[in-house]
Amino acid sequence: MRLLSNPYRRRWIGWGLLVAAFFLVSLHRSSTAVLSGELMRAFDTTATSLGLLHSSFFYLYAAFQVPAGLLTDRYGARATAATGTAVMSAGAVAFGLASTYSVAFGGRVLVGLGASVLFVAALRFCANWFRPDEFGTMTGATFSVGILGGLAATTPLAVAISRLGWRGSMVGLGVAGLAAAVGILLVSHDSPADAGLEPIDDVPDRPDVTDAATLKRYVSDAVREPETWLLGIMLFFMTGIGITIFGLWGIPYLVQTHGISVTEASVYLLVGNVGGMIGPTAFGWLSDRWGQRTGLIVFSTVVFGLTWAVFAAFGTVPLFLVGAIFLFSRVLRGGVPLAFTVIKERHPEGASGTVIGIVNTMGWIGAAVFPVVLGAALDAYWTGDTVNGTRVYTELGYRVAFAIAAAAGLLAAACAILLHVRTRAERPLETGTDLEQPTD
Ligand SMILES: C[C@H](NC(=O)[C@@H](N)CCCCN)C(=O)O
Repeated sequence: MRLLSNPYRRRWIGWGLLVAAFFLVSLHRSSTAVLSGELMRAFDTTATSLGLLHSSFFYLYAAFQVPAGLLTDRYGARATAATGTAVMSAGAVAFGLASTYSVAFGGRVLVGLGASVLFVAALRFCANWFRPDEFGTMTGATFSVGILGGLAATTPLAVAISRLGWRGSMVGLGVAGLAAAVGILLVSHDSPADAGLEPIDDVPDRPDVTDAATLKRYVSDAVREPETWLLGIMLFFMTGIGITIFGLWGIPYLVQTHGISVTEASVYLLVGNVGGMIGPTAFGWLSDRWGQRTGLIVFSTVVFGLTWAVFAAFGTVPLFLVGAIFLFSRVLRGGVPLAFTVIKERHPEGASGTVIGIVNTMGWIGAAVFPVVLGAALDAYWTGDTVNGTRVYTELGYRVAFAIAAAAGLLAAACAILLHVRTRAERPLETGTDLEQPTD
């Protein structure tokens, strides 16, 4: 019981439940790769209908980031996250029990809708329970849990499917999610005061919820600020390219240019994802210690652009280097999630969810756009070769795709540098505790 009545311990339990739900979001989001064979058999789907089942999640997720932010600021992180987790989990149960493609599709739509609120709600919770100079660390740690969820959608999910079947696994995830929703409702209160607890030292008193008229003003303030667009455009390139290479074209590139198996290729992506888990938390922590946000973002975008420039320049990079580059570049890219910290700190606390949702939308639009752009580049250099009906792309095609990724990194770096210059001019940061803007 003392665990729940001590605000310093309670905040970790509240955050733990929210990120457990966010872990499930990431797992569901990436699950179709492992489920694809089972789904084709169960519903006799074509590649197009399977693709629709997969991509609908991303479109819904992107489209609902702004409503998710508004709901979180208007009704609080607890109510929004508990409802979202319950909807996501009910969708997973419906998906697992579906007897037709339409029911499965409906279930997946619910999963995407419910999932869309959790990242924003988890960060809104952190804004009310953690000090401003802890928020960078919490942003990074929340992001890292997202990567872990993506990892769980690979071998662990495949093992679960082999033991429980795909339907049993989906229903199991749904039941786990429903339990998390109940936990969030009971424990993840909007603020220490909302939970009836003493305030936490140096955590300014926050508004738990914001009225609709004030929120409207916050939205118009945010969209009129150039910094919102700089952060959003940067995330458009970074999230878009990252998801496209690590979620789609990375494996075919390694298989087709190095002649290795899919299983072997997936190890290199796994190594990259381990880096992706370490980087955001480490950079968030450093950022809080050094009182530095935008400089670290610049560093990460430059590393990102250079990484893809190496692949564009050399095409077939030796495998040991591929592993090392994937690992280190993902660690060093860990400054990018600080974009959410920066946007939160530029606006009143009552707008945290809304402004985080606005910039996150642009990141996920990138995730919808870049698979098509890089796919078109590969198709343009395709020479007609196929193996077992699958197109085999040329090394030149991959180099052009990586050159596009490098150019995207360059543009992201330009946004980050501009942001850095503008923010330094308006407000130099001296200490880690001097990061807060006045609250509403
Ligand atoms: C912005 C946030 N993204 C993350 O937290 C990433 N860690 C997820 C990466 C997913 C890759 N499978 C979000 O999910 O909104």
